[in-house]
Amino acid sequence: MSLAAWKQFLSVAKPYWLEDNRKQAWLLLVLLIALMLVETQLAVMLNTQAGEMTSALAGKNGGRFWDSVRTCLIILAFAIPIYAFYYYMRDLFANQWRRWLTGRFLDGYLKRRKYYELQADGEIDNPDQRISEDINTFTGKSIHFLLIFLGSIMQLVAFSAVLWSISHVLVGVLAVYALVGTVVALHVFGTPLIHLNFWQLRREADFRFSLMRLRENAECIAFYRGEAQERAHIDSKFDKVINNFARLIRKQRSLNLFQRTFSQLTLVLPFVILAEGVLSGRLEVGRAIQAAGAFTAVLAAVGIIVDNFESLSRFVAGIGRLQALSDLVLPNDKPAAAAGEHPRIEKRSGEHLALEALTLYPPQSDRVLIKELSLVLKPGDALLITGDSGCGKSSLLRAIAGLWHTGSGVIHHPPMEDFFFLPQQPYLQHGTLRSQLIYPSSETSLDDEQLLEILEQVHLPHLAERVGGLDAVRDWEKLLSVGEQQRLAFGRVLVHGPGIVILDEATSALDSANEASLYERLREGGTTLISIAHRPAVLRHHTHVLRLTGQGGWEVHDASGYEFDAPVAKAIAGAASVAAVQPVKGTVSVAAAG
Ligand SMILES: Nc1ncnc2c1ncn2[C@@H]1O[C@H](COP(=O)(O)OP(=O)(O)OP(=O)(O)O)[C@@H](O)[C@H]1O
Repeated sequence: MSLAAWKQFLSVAKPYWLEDNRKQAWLLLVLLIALMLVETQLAVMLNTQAGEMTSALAGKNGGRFWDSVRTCLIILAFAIPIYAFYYYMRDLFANQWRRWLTGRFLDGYLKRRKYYELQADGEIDNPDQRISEDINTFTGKSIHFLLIFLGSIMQLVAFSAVLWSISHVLVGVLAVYALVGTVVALHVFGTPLIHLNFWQLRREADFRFSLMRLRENAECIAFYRGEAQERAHIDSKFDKVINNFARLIRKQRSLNLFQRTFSQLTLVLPFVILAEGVLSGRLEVGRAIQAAGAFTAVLAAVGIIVDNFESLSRFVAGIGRLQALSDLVLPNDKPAAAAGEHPRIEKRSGEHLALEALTLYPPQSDRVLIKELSLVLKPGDALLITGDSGCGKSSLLRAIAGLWHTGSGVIHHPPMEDFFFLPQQPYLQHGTLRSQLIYPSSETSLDDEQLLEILEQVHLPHLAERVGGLDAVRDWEKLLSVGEQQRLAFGRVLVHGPGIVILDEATSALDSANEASLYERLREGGTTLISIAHRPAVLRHHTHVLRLTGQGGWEVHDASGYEFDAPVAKAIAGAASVAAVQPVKGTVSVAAAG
C-alpha cells in the first residue's frame, strides 16, 4: 500500500480504535492475537511431528512412529477447536466494527441532510453502495489482512528458527526469493490493479443503479413504452462493467501466472538445496521434510503480499472510495472546502418568518434566481408565489427549508418544527397507513378515532376500511392515485398542526372542489401559508402574491387586486400593492400590506 493509501486507511479506521474508547474492540483484538499465537505454535508442533513420523518410517522404527502419531492426535484435539473459534471471533469482530462504522456513516449521511447535498452536488457517485458494501469490505478485509500479516510475522519467527537450525543456505535463498517476488509484484501489478478495481466498483454500482431506476419508475416507463431506451441505457452501463472486468482479468491472468510460478517453485527449491545433505547421510530424511515444511511456511509468511495481491488491490480501491465519502459526510478537522465561493444565506431564529435582502443562487452557480427579496409573513398571512417555469419558485422554498444556502441576506424563522413542507410528489414510506399519516413522526398522541377523522377531513373517508385498517401495510405509492397521495399528505399537516405550511404545487393532482376545501381547512385553522400553484382558483385562499419576474426580479401584490393572467398590468395598480412593495424598515411586510 502506498503512503496515500495508508493515510486513507487510517483516517477511516482511526475513530473506532482511538476516539470512541473502544475497550471491547481492543479486548477482542488481543484475544484474537492470543488465539493466533496458540495456532502458530500448534502449527510448528504439527510440522515437527510430520518430520518425526517420516524419520520413524524411514528408520523402520515402529515405537517412535506410534509415539509421534499419538502426540499428533493430542495436538490436533486442541488445534481443531481453536481454529474454529479463531475464525468465529474474527468474523464476530468484523461484524461489530461494521455495525459501528455503518452507524457513524449513516449519522453523517442523514443527520445533516448530507444525502440531499451529495445528490444535488453530484460530487460523489453511489454513496449507497459505499455505505452498504464498501464498509463491509473495509471492516472484513481490514481484520483479515491485519491478522494474516500478524500471523505471517509469527509464522516467520517460529519457522525461521526451525529452518535456521537445519540450513542457513535455505534461509538466505528464501529471503532473496521473497524480496524479489514482492518488489516485482508491487511494481508490475500494483497501481494498474488498484486502478482497475476502483473503476470496477464504480461501474458495478452504476449498473445496479440503472436497474434500480427501472424498478422505481416502472409505471412511467411502461406508459412511455420506453423499454428500448432503458435497455440501451442499461446495456451501456453493463458494457462498461464487462469491459473494465475484461481488462481486470487480463491483468489478473498475468498476476496469477506470476503467483503460480512464485509458489510452485517452492515444491522443488528446498529439496534441491537439501538433497546433497540427505544423499551424503548428514541429514535425516525427516529433517529434510521438516525443513521443506518450514520453508513453505516461511515463504508463505514473507510472500504474503504476492499471494494476496488480488484482494489487497481490491481492498485498497475500496478504501479510496470510502475515504472520499468520509471526507464529505463525517466531521473532520479539515477546514471547510471552498466555503468562500458564494456567501451563505444566514438563518436566524425569529418570531415570524421574514426574508431580509435575500439573494439566492442555485448551488455552484452564478445565476441569480432572486435578488434582495424582503418580506415578513405574520400569522394568518397566506402568500402565493407565482412566476414562469424555472424562475426560482421552488428554489425559494428550498432556501426557506435550509436545503439551499448559496446567496446572501437573512432568513428569520420560528423553530423549524413549526414548518411543514408539502412537495408536489408526496413521499410515501413502506409501512402502515398510520405511519404514512403521522410521517415524519414515528408516534403520535392522536388515537385511532382522531386519525380516521383526519382521513375523513382530507376526503379519504373509506381508505382505512378499504385497505384493512390503520395498521394495514401496503405499497402505498402503487396503491394510491397521485391525488389520493396528495390528500394523504395533507392529512399529515392536520396531524402535526404546524404554524406555517409550505405547499409546492401540493394540490396539483386534486380536483378544484377537493383543492378548495383543503385550503379552506388550513385557512380556518389560522395557519400561515406559502404556496406555489398554477391554478387561478387558489388565489382566493391567499392574502398576498409574490411574483418572480425572472433574473432575480420580484413583485409583491395584494391578492385581492391581483389577476393571474395579467400580473404586470395590475402589479402596481392599487394603493395596497404599492404599499406592499415599499420596504418597511428594510423589509416588505406583507401583513402590513394587506
Ligand atoms: N441543483 C441545482 N443546481 C443548479 N440549478 C438548479 C438546481 N435545481 C434547479 N436548478 C435550476 O434553478 C432554476 C429554478 O428552479 P426551480 O425549481 O426553483 O424553478 P420553478 O420556478 O419552481 O419551476 P417550475 O414552476 O417549473 O417548477 C431552474 O432553472 C433550474 O434548472
